[in-house]
Amino acid sequence: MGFSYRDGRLFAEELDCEAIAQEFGTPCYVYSRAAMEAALADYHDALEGCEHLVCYAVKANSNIAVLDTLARKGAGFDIVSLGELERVLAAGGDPGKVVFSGVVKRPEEMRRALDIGIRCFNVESEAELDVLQSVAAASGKRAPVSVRVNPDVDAQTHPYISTGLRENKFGVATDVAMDMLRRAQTLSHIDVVGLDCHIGSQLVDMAPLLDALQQLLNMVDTLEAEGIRIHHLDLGGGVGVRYRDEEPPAVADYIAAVRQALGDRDLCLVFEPGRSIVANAGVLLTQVHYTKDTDAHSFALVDAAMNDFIRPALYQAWVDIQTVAPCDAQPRTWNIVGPVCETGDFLGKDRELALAPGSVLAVKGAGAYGFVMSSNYNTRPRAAEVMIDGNTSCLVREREGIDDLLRGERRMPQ
Ligand SMILES: Cc1ncc(COP(=O)(O)O)c(C=O)c1O
Ligand SMILES: N[C@@H](CCCC[NH3+])C(=O)O
Repeated sequence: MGFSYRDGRLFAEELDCEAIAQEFGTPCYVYSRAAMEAALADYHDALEGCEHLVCYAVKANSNIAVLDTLARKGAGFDIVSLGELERVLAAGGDPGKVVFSGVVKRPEEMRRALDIGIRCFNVESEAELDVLQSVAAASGKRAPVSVRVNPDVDAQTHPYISTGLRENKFGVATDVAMDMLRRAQTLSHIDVVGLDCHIGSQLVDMAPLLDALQQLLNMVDTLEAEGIRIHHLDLGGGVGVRYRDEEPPAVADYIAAVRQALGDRDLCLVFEPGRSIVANAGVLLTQVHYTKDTDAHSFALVDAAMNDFIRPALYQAWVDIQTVAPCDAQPRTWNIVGPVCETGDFLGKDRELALAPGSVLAVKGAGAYGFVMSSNYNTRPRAAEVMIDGNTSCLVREREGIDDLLRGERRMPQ
């Protein structure tokens, strides 16, 4: 849903992507509103009849139009910074549906989150719990708390985005979490409400997720026996997506397995999906400016670079790249590279494509961890973002200009 080919031309919902590129310029991120709504609905549908909250992980794509789209469909939000919190509020999100993750929450971030009344702080260390208690006491508020458990399971994903192993910085070991919860129960300005874990992103195997869940359920049962009632279980991010030939579990299957494991326990289920909501609801459009043949490779030199989309350079991630319209040229094998002065600046290697200077390419699966990870490296302006709804397009973030690039800098006075 969202992006489809008609007679060899790529459409974003009802609009032709080549025309979108002409209107808004390249590089340009294009999002399908219907595709992200449908992906969120997969979670809501699978959770029907069970108390739940789907907190979209803002870090995956934090454009206000994206947050607004999801908030209107009942999403809550998983945030990791004050900036993300302010984005949620600017987008009209409900603070009562916000969970706050992250290993370094600063006191001022806690204070603001307490003031507006977020749903829960996912506390990741004993030291953080103590700071939260004192910030809450000073504000005359009680902080709702969940402890993030590090279950030491191998999520079988890229090591940079695996978060539930003992050696990772995230959460606390199960025994530490138990002690923290017992202590939290005695603190004057803390309310224990949940347990959470997030073992990593782009998960294509359900087994580690269910392994972690079982550990959480064992903890819930032990705590219950001690008179400490856990109200919600937050299982962190969502399932992985298909970029090439991966076979991630369907959302419905994953949630059915979770519900089965839950049995008749009276727990609210919270999920924090990011990638599976927005990855395939977005593409990055880029234009070929030049082609160049060397002894080793044929290069298609495009106007998007690692500063616009860093996943290939950072994780050696493979993403599909296609032309948005037929081209008369003979298909050849191309390395698709950008203008940044690094050999690591590539979007894709060894791609069989019929293209020529002027061709517009679509980098697929770019809706998640795309624009949000972009930078101004090489003093390049960040790309425009466009949201499509049926046959309507809306520029939801302007392309940066030279003023944006120089903002806040100054020369020393002598
Ligand atoms: C705490 C937390 N929750 C949720 C997510 C979203 O994960 P995903 O995009 O894989 O659904 C992340 C990112 O991995 C995360 O760090
Ligand atoms: N940025 C990563 C995902 C990070 C998940 C954050 N916990 C990616 O593009 O795959």
